[in-house]
Amino acid sequence: MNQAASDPTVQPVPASVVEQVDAADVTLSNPKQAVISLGSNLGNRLETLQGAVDLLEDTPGLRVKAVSPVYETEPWGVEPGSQPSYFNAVVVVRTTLPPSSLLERGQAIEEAFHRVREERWGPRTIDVDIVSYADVVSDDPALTLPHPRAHERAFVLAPWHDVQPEAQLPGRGAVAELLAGVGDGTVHARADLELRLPE
Ligand SMILES: Nc1ncnc2c1ncn2[C@@H]1O[C@H](COP(=O)(O)OP(=O)(O)OP(=O)(O)O)[C@@H](O)[C@H]1O
Ligand SMILES: Nc1nc2c(c(=O)[nH]1)N=C(CO)CN2
Repeated sequence: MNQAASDPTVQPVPASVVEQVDAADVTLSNPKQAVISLGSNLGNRLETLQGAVDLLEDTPGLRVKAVSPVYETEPWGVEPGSQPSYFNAVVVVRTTLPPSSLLERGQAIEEAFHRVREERWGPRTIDVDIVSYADVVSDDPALTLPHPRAHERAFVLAPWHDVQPEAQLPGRGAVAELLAGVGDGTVHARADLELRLPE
């Protein structure tokens, strides 16, 4: 029975609040897939990437489902030879965190590795980018989804393709086709190195 109808002192819950609570319930009970790109070109690059994978797995409401091979990649977006090469990898997770909380967690992980922001695309101990979050498309500058440059980055597409050959980048198309478009000449798999999927 409708309580408000029987008890005039109980105010009805506004529809907008009901909508918000319902949306939160759906998020909590319905984990979403997110794809995260990790990159490092300063310090012990492999150890840092592994540390980031471990911190992701330690995140409440997040499970790491797949960790890609490690790629050594030419720095993208800067003068050739001006920076050390990167190690890159992609991690596929399932999470009940909303996109904004996932971004915050990524930024906290960057801070844990003392990432310093100096110049655009400058060298860094660790970069944690949200490549995609379910099929969400958003042009919010604080969190653009999918990542606005993912479709043109072999260092994202190649490792992602390894773990999910059928993957689609929302609004951009098949990862396999995007990778074929950009080519894989600037990235090479380091078969001698491996990131562990946390136990
Ligand atoms: N999908 C996304 N993933 C991570 N950060 C994002 C995303 N979309 C927007 N941002 C915003 O971009 C800002 C700058 O991020 P960051 O310093 O990591 O850029 P960058 O790694 O140097 O360059 P790029 O964005 O080209 O990878 C962040 O503070 C964040 O708010
Ligand atoms: N190879 C490579 N190049 C980059 C990378 C990266 O992770 N790998 N990250 C950047 C800023 O996100 C800029 N350039």
